Amino acid sequence: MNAQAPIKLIDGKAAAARVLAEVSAEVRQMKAAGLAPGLAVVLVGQDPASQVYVRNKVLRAEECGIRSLEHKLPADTAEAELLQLIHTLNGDDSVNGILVQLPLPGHIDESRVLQAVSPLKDVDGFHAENVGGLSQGREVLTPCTPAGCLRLLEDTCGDLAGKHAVVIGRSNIVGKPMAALLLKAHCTVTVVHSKSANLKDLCRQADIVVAAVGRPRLVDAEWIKPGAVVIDVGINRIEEDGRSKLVGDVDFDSALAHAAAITPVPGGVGPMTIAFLMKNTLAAARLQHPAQPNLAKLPEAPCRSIS
Ligand SMILES: Nc1nc2c(c(=O)[nH]1)N[C@@H](CN(C=O)c1ccc(C(=O)N[C@@H](CCC(=O)O)C(=O)O)cc1)CN2
Repeated sequence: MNAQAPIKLIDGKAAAARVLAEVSAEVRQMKAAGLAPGLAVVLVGQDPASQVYVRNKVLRAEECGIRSLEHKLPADTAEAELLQLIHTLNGDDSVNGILVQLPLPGHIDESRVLQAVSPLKDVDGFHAENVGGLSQGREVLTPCTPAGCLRLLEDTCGDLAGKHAVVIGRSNIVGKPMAALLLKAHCTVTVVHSKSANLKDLCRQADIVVAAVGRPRLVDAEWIKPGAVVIDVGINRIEEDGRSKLVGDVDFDSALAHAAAITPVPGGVGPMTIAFLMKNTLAAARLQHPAQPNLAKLPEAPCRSIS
């Protein structure tokens, strides 16, 4: 990418459709080899956004031919009851992937719940075994949003080696695994966050900016080096001009002035999160059947190792 190239909108919906087509083809091969992959989705409570995400996950799974089992629990579910459900799903051979939708109600210890999911069925890549594995270079299940962002970057830029990537945000779901994946792709990686000094100046040095901080329109043209590629992970609902709208962490209209390519919100990273959940479900099924020769011949899982 250079500063003279026309601005390119990174179409996350189209990219996700391509990933889902890959998944559908792999599911057909898997079924022919005797394995019908299954995904269990657990939702506790009635958070409206979570209900939409869970519904979309189940729909996408069905479209790809993955069996989905939805477990909807009331908001006052005791932690012990949720842990018992996860224990049951861990032991159910027809379930290859387990996803617990976040956030959980406040009375439940999120970390304890995520640790209860078998690392081999952890399609979110949130278990400490997988988190540690990602930073150590072992083949592990990788969080869906960063995996989706990496695919968008590779599709847009090709080889990422040597590029300076700035990740804004240090969450366990996006910022930290994103940094690990960009290191694996041989980028120079800087992670900045709310306590960083000179946030804007650091960001202005980046060839690649990944914004995942949860602050509506924080990043504008002044933060972006001309020719940089911008990935906006933020999904913030705001009231503006008397109506509710979704905006990212990047001020899209302003950043367009400098960016070579940029993801919109909605329609950028979000659809890739769900597409990579489907990829991870197949990767988990393969991990659980290492001795199945027909499955071993299938295309590579999206597990990534770091060197
Ligand atoms: N267990 C998990 N919980 C949560 C995750 C996760 O990866 N695993 N990530 C987010 C929510 N999320 C998936 O669960 C998610 C967020 C947004 C989208 C999406 O497609 N967004 C659309 C806009 C949707 C809208 O209109 O509200 C877009 O950006 O185009 C998909 C998945 C937190 N919890």
